[in-house]
Amino acid sequence: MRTRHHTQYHTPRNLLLALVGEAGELSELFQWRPDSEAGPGLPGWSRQERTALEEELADVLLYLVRLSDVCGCDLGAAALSKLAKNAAKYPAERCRGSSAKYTAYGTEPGGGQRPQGGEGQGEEEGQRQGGKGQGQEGQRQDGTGQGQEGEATGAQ
Ligand SMILES: Nc1ccn([C@H]2C[C@H](O)[C@@H](COP(=O)(O)OP(=O)(O)OP(=O)(O)O)O2)c(=O)n1
Repeated sequence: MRTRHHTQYHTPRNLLLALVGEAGELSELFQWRPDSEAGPGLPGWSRQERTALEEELADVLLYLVRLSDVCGCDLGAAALSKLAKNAAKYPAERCRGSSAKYTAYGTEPGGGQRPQGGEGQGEEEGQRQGGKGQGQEGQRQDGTGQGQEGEATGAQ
């Protein structure tokens, strides 16, 4: 990288855009495929397609690591910290088998200040958020704030 004098272009913004671009290239490998080829193990993918996948995954990883580096983040520490947070937000005994957002369990950071609601209300929320469309929307909305918090932690 240094020998290619590429570091001069490696600003946080450029690296973020490069990362998103490579994530797009990764997505293209899955785009329009039938469901039968989109499951674990990637049934039906050729050797050549698997190699292309590995290359795109590597590109995403390399830009992510580089972005983290130029931002002064300790990505390894941030990932470990996030794993610990995830474990607290998603206690296995409560969320096993469910894809509901953590807000459905009242385990959000800060001691669960958000009211869980009365009997049945929490369940209703969990069902809504665990549902396909609404659950994804919930993840986008809540994930934004949470992601920022995670990054701030990682940068310490
Ligand atoms: N200024 C640059 C240019 C490239 N790379 C590295 C990081 C990626 O791993 C890879 C990306 O190279 P390309 O932009 O050529 O993208 P692809 O490898 O995906 O090629 P293509 O877009 O033809 O599929 O090279 C880099 O660190 N800094």
